[in-house]
Amino acid sequence: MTKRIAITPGEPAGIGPDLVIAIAQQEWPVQIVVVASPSLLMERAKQLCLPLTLTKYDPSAPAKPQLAGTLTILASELNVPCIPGQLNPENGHYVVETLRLACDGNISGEFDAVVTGPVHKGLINQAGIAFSGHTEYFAHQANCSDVVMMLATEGLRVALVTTHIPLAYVSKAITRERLQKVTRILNKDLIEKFGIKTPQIYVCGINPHAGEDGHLGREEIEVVIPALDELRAEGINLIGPLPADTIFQEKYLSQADAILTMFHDQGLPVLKYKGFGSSVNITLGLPFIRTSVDHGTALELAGTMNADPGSFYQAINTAIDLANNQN
Ligand SMILES: NC(=O)C1=CN([C@@H]2O[C@H](COP(=O)(O)OP(=O)(O)OC[C@H]3O[C@@H](n4cnc5c(N)ncnc54)[C@H](O)[C@@H]3O)[C@@H](O)[C@H]2O)C=CC1
Ligand SMILES: NCC(=O)COP(=O)(O)O
Repeated sequence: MTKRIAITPGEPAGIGPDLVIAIAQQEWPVQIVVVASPSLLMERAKQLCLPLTLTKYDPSAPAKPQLAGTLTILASELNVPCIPGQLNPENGHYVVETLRLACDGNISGEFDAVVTGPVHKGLINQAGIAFSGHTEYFAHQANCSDVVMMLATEGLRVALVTTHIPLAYVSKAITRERLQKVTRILNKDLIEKFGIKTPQIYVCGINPHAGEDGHLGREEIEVVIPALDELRAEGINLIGPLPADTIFQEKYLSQADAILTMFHDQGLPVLKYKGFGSSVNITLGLPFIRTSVDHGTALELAGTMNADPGSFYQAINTAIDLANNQN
């Protein structure tokens, strides 16, 4: 049966709409349902001089592969007209509404996955909606207390114990319970979603030199090592904690199915240095498939034809693979 993938372009003033129009120039083996403002997409396509035909989404019609130059549209209207590159907090509610529609359709089983374009987290907060990221938003909507952010590029998967929180809160947020929940979700999804029989997970320390035996921080001794030992007793294959500054070398990477990092800017700069533009962000532990781009809104590139759609292709292709693997 043909799969149906929901796509949210994200911030209307950013490059999300451009990326959606770029990927619509080819045919797809799945139905692509874009949750967005039709006028936004048509205006941006005109600006980019790219052909685009929108067909209204009909949930009762069987899903059909998407033809080149077309998109299926689940309409959600902007609050105010959008000027590429210019943020307008009045459209914050529009952005979150597109996420809600896509999320609901995934929870109900109407869609087989959701692929998200970049949102501007600050703008959504300016609009009066507390929002730290799609990962946390979808977890909340799906009633999931624990999900895991993992980014992947050729030869490297990086998962995070904590996501969008200030650095000052990181140490307290890494409890034995959180670390164990994240590791179990990562291990389970590497097996079930990625077909790795016995995943080998390499784990970073929190402190420089993984704490240097307690001389540079005690979190490894008090939290990380006991948590990992208990997980090993459950049969999870873990190496570490290793110092984060030396873990990303071929000797370890060639053996690792994923590197578990403790906070956002411990793991993601390395991942993006290796594969910015061709990486995918995957939320593990949700009751549905969600993938995303590895970059942000790049406001200055909106409407210019200079946005690289590489990561967006990667996100859609990964979502299709994961949806097909579910059968
Ligand atoms: N998945 C999401 O929703 C994400 C959203 N963001 C949001 O994006 C906003 C801007 O964040 P920044 O840190 O400036 O990151 P950014 O990724 O938007 O831009 C960083 C640099 O990379 C370039 N760039 C980004 N994507 C590109 C593409 N596809 N093709 C060519 N060049 C590209 C930009 O022009 C800029 O020079 C923030 O509000 C942040 O919250 C950031 C990361 C992920
Ligand atoms: N740096 C990754 C990022 O910010 C993406 O977060 P999310 O919006 O996918 O939760």
